[in-house]
Amino acid sequence: MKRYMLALDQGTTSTRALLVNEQGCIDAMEQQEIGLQYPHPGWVEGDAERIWLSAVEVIRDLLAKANIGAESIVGIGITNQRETAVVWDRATGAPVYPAIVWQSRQTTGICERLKHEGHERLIQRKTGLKVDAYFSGTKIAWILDTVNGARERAERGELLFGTIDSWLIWKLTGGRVHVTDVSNASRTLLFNIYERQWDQELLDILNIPKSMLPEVRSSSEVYGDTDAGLFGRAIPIAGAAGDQQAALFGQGCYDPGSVKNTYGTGCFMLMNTGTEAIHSPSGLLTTIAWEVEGKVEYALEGSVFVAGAAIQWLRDGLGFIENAADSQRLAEAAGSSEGVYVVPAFVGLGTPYWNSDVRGAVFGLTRGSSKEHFVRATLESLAYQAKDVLKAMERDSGITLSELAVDGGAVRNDFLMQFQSDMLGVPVVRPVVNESTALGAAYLAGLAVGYWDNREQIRCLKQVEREFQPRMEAEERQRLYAGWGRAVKAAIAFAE
Ligand SMILES: Nc1ncnc2c1ncn2[C@@H]1O[C@H](COP(=O)(O)OP(=O)(O)O)[C@@H](O)[C@H]1O
Ligand SMILES: O=P(O)(O)OC[C@H](O)CO
Repeated sequence: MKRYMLALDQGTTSTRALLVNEQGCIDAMEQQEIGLQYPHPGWVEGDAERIWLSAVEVIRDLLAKANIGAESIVGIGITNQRETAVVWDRATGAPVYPAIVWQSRQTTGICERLKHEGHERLIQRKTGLKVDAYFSGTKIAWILDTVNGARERAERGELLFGTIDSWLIWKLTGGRVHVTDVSNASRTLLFNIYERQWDQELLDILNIPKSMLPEVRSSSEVYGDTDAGLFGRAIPIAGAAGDQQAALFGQGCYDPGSVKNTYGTGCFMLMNTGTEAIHSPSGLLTTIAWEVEGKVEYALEGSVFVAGAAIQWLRDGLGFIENAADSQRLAEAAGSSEGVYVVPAFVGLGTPYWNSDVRGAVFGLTRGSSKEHFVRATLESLAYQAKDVLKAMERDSGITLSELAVDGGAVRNDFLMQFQSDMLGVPVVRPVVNESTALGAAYLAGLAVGYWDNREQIRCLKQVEREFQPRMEAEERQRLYAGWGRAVKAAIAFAE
């Protein structure tokens, strides 16, 4: 009987289950799209129950598709959209409010208060994060403040909080196990990344009862078994990590200085900094990469809130393309963006600007500007945002990038990858298996159950599909990038 690791990848726009074999190849995959709600400008919410049901359904569908039973699964590795906050009733399992998605801005007011009260430096020093609505802490506080009776129920120990990993593990184990891993905990604004524990001072500042929080565990260990009724037989849940950290692991970025960039809903560039947590003066985040075999390793991260989401907007909001893949054809047909810049700051800007107030903007339109120019400029904005992040990363780490490992849904776009290489002036390396996030989750869980022996063995599994070499003249690169700089500056000025 062939035996697999199962990766469960719960992303912002979809839930996927994948069968990963010993060679690090994906033998089968099932996916379900997840809808989001935008109840007010800048707010982004999801249905936590729907997320849970999608997870069960994709696993069941995957087993059926591969015509195997749960006994063929050695273990499950979970990876997830990070920061998204779910608060639920410990007794009934019912969420008290929709999942507040990482992109959502409804807690900007709480963040302003924290800054006004002078907590910014303390929070940054302990958590490595910025005071921004992006992270879970203010989302939990907002739910407790907003939902009728929630604070009293939380104080009585009746409510639990979890990021999506924690929510899914709790549901998969039939409510028996309430845990999260260090990489997810490090995105909450409540976790001291140096002492590796929930921080009482931060909990007091945000007025969040500690009893709501999950136990923090390593990224690679058996947390518990799935409820036997779910898949016909109990399966060990053997690893968990936030999706960006999992992608770093899946790309084999184990050496300090190695970098990957994931182009999904947002765009997240992480550099492994080994056992050293590097503080960033340039607006990067210091975060926990993972804890494996008793060792915690750190990463520097640049977070871009809107990347592939801008392509979805071209499709669903503007109707300029029928599907995401179309964007490549239109961008190539345009030949150049002809001076058009799209700044997709729909929910503010993350690294390195950290500005919640700025909103999307378009510059440089002429009577001759067409849909093709618009689409091309939107794709180019992903590459410009990645360059903003990389510049900050090179400054803070003192390391000059020699190549960029990429993954995520939007890297299928050859135009984008070529433009990215042109903009950075380094090769962009696309792996054969683009699902680095899922691979990372499978590898973390697989190490815990002995499916793989060590990281060296895993690193050897990676294969390159294509390298994009820079072709653009330096002068042209500088001219285009300078235009982007002016566009962002003007968008920020408009919001002031
Ligand atoms: N060919 C393409 N060109 C540009 N963007 C694409 C392409 N294919 C997918 N995308 C974008 O990639 C995103 C999906 O990537 P994925 O890694 O699945 O995201 P997530 O994990 O955030 O849900 C979507 O936002 C979609 O618009
Ligand atoms: O859903 P993704 O892949 O865009 O990832 C979301 C991030 O984890 C948010 O921090």
